Amino acid sequence: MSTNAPELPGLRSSDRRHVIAVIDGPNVSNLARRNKRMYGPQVSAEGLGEFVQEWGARLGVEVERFMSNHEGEILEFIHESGERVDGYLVNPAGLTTTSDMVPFALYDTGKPVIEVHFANIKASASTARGPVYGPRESTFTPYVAGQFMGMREYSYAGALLSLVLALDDTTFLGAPTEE
Ligand SMILES: O=C1C[C@@](O)(C(=O)O)C[C@@H](O)[C@@H]1O
Repeated sequence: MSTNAPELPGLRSSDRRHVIAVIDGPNVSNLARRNKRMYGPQVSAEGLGEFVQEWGARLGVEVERFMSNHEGEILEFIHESGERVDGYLVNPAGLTTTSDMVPFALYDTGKPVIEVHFANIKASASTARGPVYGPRESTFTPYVAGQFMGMREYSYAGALLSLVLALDDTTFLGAPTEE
């Protein structure tokens, strides 16, 4: 997958190579050992990284994946990437209900952010796609452009596709920024 050409011809309205950062928070590094119903039987942190890179290549965009178990490192990545990145996907994972700093840092970049979860974090533990520990209230949701959840790793694919199409759209997220 070394070509710059989108592998899904006809899908996009632009050939701009947007730079999309994909941030995975605490515990995603341990994905292979987490609950199989929530995360899927074969998923791993490395496999997830390859999956998002492949989708980036198919769509003709750059995917920069950043994974950390440390909130401060995630903050520093956001601070240093804000100017070169066109948009973010974030799975806050272990920071979903506790972080103020990370959603604020993402907000401060002024770039569109899509929140992503494997599980449907609003569903009860007894439902198929709900978190095993019950519904969660995300501190990220009020600050993001959109959210994809409940579709395991396909939440990332849906979020990436939708962000790229929206950035291509000059009447929407791709509108020229005012000086
Ligand atoms: O670590 C995670 C993973 C998660 O963000 C998900 O991807 O479904 C859901 C969170 O509630 C949880 O703490």
